[in-house]
Amino acid sequence: MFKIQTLNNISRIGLERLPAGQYNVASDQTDPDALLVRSADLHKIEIPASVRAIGRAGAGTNNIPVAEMSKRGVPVFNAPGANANAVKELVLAGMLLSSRNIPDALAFVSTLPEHADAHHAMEAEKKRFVGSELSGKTLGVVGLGAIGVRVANAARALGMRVFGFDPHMTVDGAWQLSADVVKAGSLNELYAASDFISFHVPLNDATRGVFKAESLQVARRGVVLLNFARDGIIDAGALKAGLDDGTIGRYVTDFPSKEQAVHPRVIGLPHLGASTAEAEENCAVMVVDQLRDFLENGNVLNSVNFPNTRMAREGKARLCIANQNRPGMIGRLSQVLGEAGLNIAQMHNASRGELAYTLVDIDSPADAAALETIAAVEGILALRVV
Ligand SMILES: NC(=O)c1ccc[n+]([C@@H]2O[C@H](COP(=O)([O-])OP(=O)(O)OC[C@H]3O[C@@H](n4cnc5c(N)ncnc54)[C@H](O)[C@@H]3O)[C@@H](O)[C@H]2O)c1
Ligand SMILES: O=C(O)[C@H](O)COP(=O)(O)O
Repeated sequence: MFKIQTLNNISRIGLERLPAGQYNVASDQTDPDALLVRSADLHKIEIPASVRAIGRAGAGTNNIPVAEMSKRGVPVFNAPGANANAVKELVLAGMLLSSRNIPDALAFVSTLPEHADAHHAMEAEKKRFVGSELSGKTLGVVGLGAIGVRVANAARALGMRVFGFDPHMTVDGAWQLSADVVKAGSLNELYAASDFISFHVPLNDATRGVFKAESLQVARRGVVLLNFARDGIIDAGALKAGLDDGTIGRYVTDFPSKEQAVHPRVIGLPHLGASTAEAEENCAVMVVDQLRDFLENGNVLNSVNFPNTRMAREGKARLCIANQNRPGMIGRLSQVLGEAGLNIAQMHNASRGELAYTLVDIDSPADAAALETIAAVEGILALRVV
């Protein structure tokens, strides 16, 4: 029986893919085999030594100590693209909320009961909320991954000019991107050209503060910034200065700080990007299936720290070995298996950065002594038999 600990609400439809006789799923577990999370901050808790895998029902993994898990030989899975459409739709809403002054107009409408003639008040006051159209405006998209590509294409369909910047864009992403999207040579080129700038990058050391004080010097006056990526992508000091002096016309964010939440130029949402029934289900289904295949077969798909590794089952048992990626490991493993009298039916090895992962199907079950010897090989980070 595998024990799965959930640290956030995970869509029931995803959890139903874990058969009750084989999986015990609960928010409270002792020695869980795997953790299933959304935005729970795992940096703040001690991850039990029993944990063999972590599943993130979503895209961002900055809430998970991925480097530490790699050292423990624990894969972290996410659900790439599974909530991208939901975020795209909210970004479009964010552009419309700001361009048509919708939050201010809604606030005014909520005061109508105070007016003797509500109809007259409405017609008299509507000039305060005159907006502008998206068609013909320029959107800059920073990060052209699952979300950024969809946002860029949707903006093109609305008649916007679109600039994109992503030095690490994948070939698949490029195939999906509208040919009309202009490749920006630099962030500053994108900032200088854009009426709206939307950020769709993961939060890491390279992207923290990607919009900063110097960016204000090149940005168009009144630019609308949209942050549905993470708090920290936009430098807080630069943001405040830009909002206060009007360089930034509006800041539409899924991650408002207390101070930003009450700023008149900020439109804040409570991290709703992926909060649709469809996205929650897509993410849960994808990550649960990946977690199951790892726990039951050792296969790896869509891990952020392990290489994709898949092998059809053969033999009597399978060894799943995470090890340091250095010369001589496979030779040493084969030697130890041979000395333990274990014949290799088939084997698959793949590496990613400093980590390597090996699946070995063996013709006879390995006893405890053999497993202990294998696990003791220098450079082995984790060993499981499935
Ligand atoms: N608001 C929400 O609810 C919500 C939902 C999903 C994702 N997100 C956030 O959005 C981020 C992006 O999600 P995604 O699904 O598009 O991920 P993704 O991995 O498909 O795309 C990220 C893109 O950013 C690019 N990138 C990385 N570093 C860059 C840099 N320095 N400059 C420019 N581009 C860079 C990558 O090449 C990649 O194409 C996630 O990491 C997460 O933090 C938020
Ligand atoms: O990175 C993500 O997928 C989003 O930020 C969604 O987070 P959530 O699953 O907590 O809504």
